[in-house]
Amino acid sequence: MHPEVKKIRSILEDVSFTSGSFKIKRERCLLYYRRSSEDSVARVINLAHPTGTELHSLAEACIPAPFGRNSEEVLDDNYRKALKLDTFLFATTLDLHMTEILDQIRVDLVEGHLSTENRIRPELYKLNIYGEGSFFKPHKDTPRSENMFGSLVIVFPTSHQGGGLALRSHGKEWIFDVSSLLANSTAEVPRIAYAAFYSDVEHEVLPVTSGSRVTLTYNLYREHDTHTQGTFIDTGNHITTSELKQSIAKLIADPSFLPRGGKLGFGLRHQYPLKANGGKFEVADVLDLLKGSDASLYGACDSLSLPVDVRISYMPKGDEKRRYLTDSEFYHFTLYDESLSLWMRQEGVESVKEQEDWHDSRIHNSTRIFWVTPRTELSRVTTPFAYYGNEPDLGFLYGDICLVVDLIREGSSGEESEEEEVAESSSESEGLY
Ligand SMILES: O=C(O)CCC(=O)C(=O)O
Ligand SMILES: [Fe+2]
Repeated sequence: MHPEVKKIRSILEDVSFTSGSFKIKRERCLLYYRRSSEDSVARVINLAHPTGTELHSLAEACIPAPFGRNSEEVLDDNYRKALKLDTFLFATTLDLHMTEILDQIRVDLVEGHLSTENRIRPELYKLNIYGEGSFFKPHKDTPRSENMFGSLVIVFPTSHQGGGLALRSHGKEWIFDVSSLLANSTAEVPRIAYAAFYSDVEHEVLPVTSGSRVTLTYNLYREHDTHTQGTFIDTGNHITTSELKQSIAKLIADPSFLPRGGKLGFGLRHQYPLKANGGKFEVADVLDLLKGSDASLYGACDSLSLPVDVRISYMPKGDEKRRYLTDSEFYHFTLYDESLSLWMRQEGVESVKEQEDWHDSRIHNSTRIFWVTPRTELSRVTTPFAYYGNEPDLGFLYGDICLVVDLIREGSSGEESEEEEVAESSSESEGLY
């Protein structure tokens, strides 16, 4: 593998969550709550150092917490055993905007180069109590709109054991071990812990073995700032962007890399809640939603003035050997011909030359693509198309959103010799997928 490709891949092995703990003033841990909307008197509890009786009466105001299964709210204590209080029943003196949490999230999770055009809006979602024996089995949080990018959990220092939060993404696992992070919290100098993660990260609350784990959860939205001018702020991720920029620049400056030119493909590493299955969307809108390493990658290409296209790489069902790169205009389509390939050719859809494609005389418009980072199914879209074979049927195309950069080499005719194709395409580990 080309050393710069190796480097780019390792830079993009990114973290999908951020966590920490910090000291907080006691008066910022107050919670006012009532038992029902008819209640006209609120109680108060200080979550920095509550007594058992106070916690018990807070728990009495709560009800069992459901979870989402498909589009339904379900109560099932084999899957989630916890209590909840809805936001209309409580108020907290904790003001997130006065803590370092949102800044940390901006640095770690939001953007490669953070422009002030984007703001994070935390929306308080629930108060939860995980008492002894409580847990929440692995799940992903439901994105509530296209600009929701993640979730935030705040854990108060109420004494408890167990209740770690396990986060899993890209085959790795992290444990956010709250009870040890909060071990040195005292009534005089309380601490709170937090973890924020992307919506596509699977997570699980491990069983609480004693005590009560009290949390506030927030949905995190990215909002457009219409007030300030877009200047760039330096963040930790900026380092990633500049390292990537250097590696990509070296890669394309190396004449032995794709000597006849072609396309550089970058698979995305995060999910984006596009209205993909049925709704209309412009694929290019993804650019406004990019997060973490995907944003760094785009930022690096953009700062090298490389034209970046957002494309969908399709692998037609039952036609696995062939792949097509399409742009956003292609999204709504109906297929009236018996042959998908023929239709694609007529529409001028670009086919990517991979594996056996070059033997297929039906495909005229082929291009070689080098996957610098492999395609992933994380940003998969499913497109139905009307298919007329022996009988009318509905077919599906499965496509993965990716970023594509044209690499034009001087003196390249655009035609590759067959030998070269065979050599390149037989080496999957080299990045040609
Ligand atoms: O309490 C936690 O650490 C996570 C809770 C959670 O996953 C949820 O409320 O969806
Ligand atoms: Fe969750």
